[in-house]
Amino acid sequence: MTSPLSVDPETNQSPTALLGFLKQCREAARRARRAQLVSITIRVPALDPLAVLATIYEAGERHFYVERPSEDLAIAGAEAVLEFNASGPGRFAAVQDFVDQTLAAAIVVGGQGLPYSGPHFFTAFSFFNEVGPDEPFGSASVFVPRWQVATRGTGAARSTVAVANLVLAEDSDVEAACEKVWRAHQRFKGLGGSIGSRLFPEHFRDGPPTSGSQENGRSEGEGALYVNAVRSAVERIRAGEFQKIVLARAKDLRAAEPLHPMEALHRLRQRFEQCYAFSLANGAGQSFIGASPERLLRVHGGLLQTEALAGSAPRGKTPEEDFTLGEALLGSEKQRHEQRLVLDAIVQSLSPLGLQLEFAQMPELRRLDNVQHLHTPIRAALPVGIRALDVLSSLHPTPAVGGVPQAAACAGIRAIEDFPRGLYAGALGWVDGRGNAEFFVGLRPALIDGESARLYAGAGIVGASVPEEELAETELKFAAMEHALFAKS
Ligand SMILES: C=C(O[C@H]1C=CC=C(C(=O)O)[C@@H]1O)C(=O)O
Repeated sequence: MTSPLSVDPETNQSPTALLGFLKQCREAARRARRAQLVSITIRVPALDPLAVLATIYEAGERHFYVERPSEDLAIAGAEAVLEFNASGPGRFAAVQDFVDQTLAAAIVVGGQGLPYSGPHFFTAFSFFNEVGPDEPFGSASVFVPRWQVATRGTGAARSTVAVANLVLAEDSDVEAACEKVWRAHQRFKGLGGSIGSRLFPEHFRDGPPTSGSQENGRSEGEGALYVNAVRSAVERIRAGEFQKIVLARAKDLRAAEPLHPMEALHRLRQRFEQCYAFSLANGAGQSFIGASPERLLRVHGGLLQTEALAGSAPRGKTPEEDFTLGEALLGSEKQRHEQRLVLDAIVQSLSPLGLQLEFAQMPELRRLDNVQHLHTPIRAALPVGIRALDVLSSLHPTPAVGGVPQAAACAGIRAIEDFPRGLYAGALGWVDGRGNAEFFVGLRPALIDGESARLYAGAGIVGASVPEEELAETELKFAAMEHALFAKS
């Protein structure tokens, strides 16, 4: 899919060169008798992708953003030039087909060897294979953005790339397309000295109150209902219906004025450096944002990384208390069982793909600002012919968000939870044109719609679970997003 054309946007930066290149692309579309995705990457001065997104943010515009500060990576893109939706059990394969077909008719230039160059397919899979007709996000959606900006690394090793994508058909007006792309690239290059490169103003750091929050009706007595649900799940586990089930809660909040997801994301990325701060906007006014601790998979250069993350404890207020809580988590039979079920299920689901998984027998602690988890990193070389979406399709949903056995637990979730999960505990991320991919689990999120926010939090339930402790765990998880949205101390 790399361009056979000679234009290098790094060295050939003039409107005339660009126009000549786009004319060649249109010729290619005529020869192939099908539209071509044209993707042009250039290196630009340092930018902050979230600041770029915030600069141009409009609630009704489609976008995707993900950032993991501890790994110095961030990517954002907006407006769809191509999109595709699928549903049902074949949704992963259908998305892969869409990616393959798009890349078979793609002309990709610039940014050779740079991280995040070329088109990225921003993708989201809901928790269940199907979603209801009125839900804001489908069960599988993928889009190629009109523009994309990404950074990797820090200091002198930091690189920022901007990508412009467009679709050229046999009869496209290349002059108009050229003007648009040229303007967009000039804008990104010029953003270096202005808002796009600047970190957010300091006053967001500690967050003055933006507006009050108020719980909507459905939350009334909802905590008590959750305790009952956990109690009955424990009974069903003891009766042998399943071994583990992850039960979630939804909490509806309302602000006095429209919520600003970008500010909340800025707070989340500052507080949860090890998490994936993320936002997916559907282009119809709703966005799904959060700071997720859980990587579902990363594929880079043929190497797969995934992890088993489960079991939770609060952080201590003093070093001694924190240490004691961490040791108790590592030593707890109940928590170890909860996490081991996740590890075993990952091993079981990936073995048929021929992967030789490498992992330690003992879990580690993953310490976040508000909670700590048990965590086992897993690595494997991907066999030839196995791609990221094949792995994703085998992995999702892991028992960190579903349960064991998967089918019985998922049926239990449908029967017990009284709200649609949508993208909560789903898989969000991207694949690129070189087979690289990164997906995280849609955890600790909020669905934002104007003044309204629906927060989601869940906990893994096993036979030894104590319902009141699971309730406390979900409260702790909710509090982080509530603070990010409403800046309550
Ligand atoms: C299902 C959630 O977290 C999962 C990930 C880590 C720890 C978990 C736990 O301890 O229950 C959950 O399995 C959630 O935050 O909604």
